Amino acid sequence: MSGKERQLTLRFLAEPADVNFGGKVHGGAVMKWIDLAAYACAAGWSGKYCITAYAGGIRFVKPIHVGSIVEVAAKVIYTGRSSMHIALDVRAGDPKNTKRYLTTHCIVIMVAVDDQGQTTDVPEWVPETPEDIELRDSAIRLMDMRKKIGEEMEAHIQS
Ligand SMILES: CC(=O)SCCNC(=O)CCNC(=O)[C@H](O)C(C)(C)COP(=O)(O)OP(=O)(O)OC[C@H]1O[C@@H](n2cnc3c(N)ncnc32)[C@H](O)[C@@H]1OP(=O)(O)O
Repeated sequence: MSGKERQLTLRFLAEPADVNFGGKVHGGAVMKWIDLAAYACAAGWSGKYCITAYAGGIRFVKPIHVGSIVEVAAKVIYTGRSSMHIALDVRAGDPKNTKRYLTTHCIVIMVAVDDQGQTTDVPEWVPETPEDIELRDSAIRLMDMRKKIGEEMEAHIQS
């Protein structure tokens, strides 16, 4: 059966090409990894091709050093008709031991599209544990807050 895999973790090493002049991983590289993990998670849940509609709440907590093992964990925390809200945590650490620290956290909203590029339905994710119910409720609260931010951002958009 395709789809319905709620979470996944990408694991790889931070390479020299990912690093800025200060010896730490570029924020843009971290954002690319987040987008890749969000896509893989959304495709795994929906069994469909997905596109990024929104990325927000990104917080760079700690830097990542070259040679670190990086783990990008992604999980579905809310589903709408065609959208999947994905919570992502990036952790890193020395590959010679199992200790990892949180480097980045954010929420990405992916939307499933059909072969014509039209948005299409995704399977509903129903939270069961108290922790998952809280994550779902938080995703709903964030949707309301985003509407207000969107209205405020209108002043900064020139078409
Ligand atoms: C592979 C890639 O990652 S592509 C690279 C980056 N991404 C892109 O280029 C995407 C560009 N954007 C788009 O194509 C369009 O804005 C789309 C397809 C994401 C949404 O198009 P819309 O006309 O708004 O579609 P529609 O009104 O059907 O909304 C679809 C869903 O997206 C959600 N959505 C749309 N825009 C946003 C947004 N800015 N923030 C959060 N959610 C959004 C809607 O709430 C809706 O969710 P639901 O179906 O679960 O209720």
